Amino acid sequence: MSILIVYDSIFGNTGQIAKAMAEELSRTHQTRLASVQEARDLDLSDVELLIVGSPTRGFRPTPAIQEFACRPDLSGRAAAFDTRLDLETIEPAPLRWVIGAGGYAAERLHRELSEHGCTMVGDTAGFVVLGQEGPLKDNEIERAASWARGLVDAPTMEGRA
Ligand SMILES: Cc1cc2nc3c(=O)[nH]c(=O)nc-3n(C[C@H](O)[C@H](O)[C@H](O)COP(=O)(O)O)c2cc1C
Repeated sequence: MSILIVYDSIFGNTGQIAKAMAEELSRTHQTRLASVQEARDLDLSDVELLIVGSPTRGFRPTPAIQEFACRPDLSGRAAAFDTRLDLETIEPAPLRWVIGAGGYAAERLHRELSEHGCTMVGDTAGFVVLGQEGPLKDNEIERAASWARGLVDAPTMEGRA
């Protein structure tokens, strides 16, 4: 299977997650990793599984990733992930409610990719950072590798009961 992982990252955490996924998947599949800037010029026609990730900023993906998710040449299987703050640690509590209720980048990305020609596989994933600039919470790298591995054989969302 030909896999492409495209990510944006301001402070490097989403990049670390994307790299961990690429390392895991490249053991068994032809896998490319590209920043959203690098992905602009890539031909996507041979991509069989597209994984797209963004930091959550203001409840949504970065503008560059949102632009990528609207490319007219998207098709095939795809999945979305994000990085986000640890809800449990946000103070005061009303702010925690606002951030939780506002939603996350992966959900929006999932919708955009689906509306622009992709067949979505698996569930979205959110990986937690301990502060705005990171670091990643313990075990998020391992969880990312495991989530990515699960996408390879995951049913499409349409095929689920
Ligand atoms: C301007 C700004 C807005 C943010 N908005 C949210 C948000 O709405 N929800 C959330 O969970 N985290 C939010 N965060 C935290 C980011 O998700 C965090 O900085 C990001 O996951 C780090 O990823 P990166 O290192 O790849 O840039 C925000 C951070 C910044 C700087």
